[in-house]
Amino acid sequence: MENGVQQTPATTTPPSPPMPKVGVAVFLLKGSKVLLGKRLSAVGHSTFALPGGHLEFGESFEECATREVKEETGLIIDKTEYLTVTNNVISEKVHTVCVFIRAVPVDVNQKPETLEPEKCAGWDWYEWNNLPKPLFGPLEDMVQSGFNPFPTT
Ligand SMILES: Nc1ncnc2c1ncn2[C@H]1C[C@H](O)[C@@H](COP(=O)(O)OP(=O)(O)OP(=O)(O)O)O1
Ligand SMILES: [Mg+2]
Repeated sequence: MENGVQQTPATTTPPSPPMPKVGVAVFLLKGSKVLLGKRLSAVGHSTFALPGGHLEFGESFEECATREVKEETGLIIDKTEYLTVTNNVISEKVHTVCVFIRAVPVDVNQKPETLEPEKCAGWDWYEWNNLPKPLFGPLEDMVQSGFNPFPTT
C-alpha cells in the first residue's frame, strides 16, 4: 500500500469453455407453405432457415417462438406446439440444441416484414414440396430424414 491507497489484487479469470446453447426454431405454416428467410448471420450465411433464435432465461419454448417470430417478421403467431428437438454441432464454436415449434399466423393475410435486415435478407412463404436451396444445415438434415412439420389429419 502506498499513499494509503489500497491496491486491488490483479485477478485472472480463466476463459470459460464454450457451452451448448438452446435455440428455438419455428415451422410457421400457411396451407402447404412454410415461412423461410435467407440468413445473413455468420452461422449458416446465405442459407434458407426458419425464424427463431436463442431461448432467454426464464422463457418457455412457446414464449420464445412467439417473441422471435414477432421480432424477426412482425407476424403474430398462434397454436404453438412442440414438434421435436435436434442436437446441432454446427462448428468448433457453435453447438445448439434446437427445439422446433409449429405455429400458424393469427392473420393469414399479414405480410412478413424484414425487421432484422442484418440477420435475414427477407422472408417468404415456400411450398413444402418445393423448398429453396440451400437450406440451413440442421433444417436440410431434417428434410433429408423425412421430417414433416404438418399436422397429420
Ligand atoms: N432452422 C433451424 N434449424 C436448426 N437450428 C436452428 C434453426 N434456426 C435456428 N437454429 C439454431 C442455430 C442458431 O445458432 C440458434 C439461434 O438462432 P439464430 O437465428 O442464429 O439466432 P438469432 O440471432 O435470431 O437470435 P438471438 O438474438 O436470440 O441470438 O438456433
Ligand atoms: Mg434468428
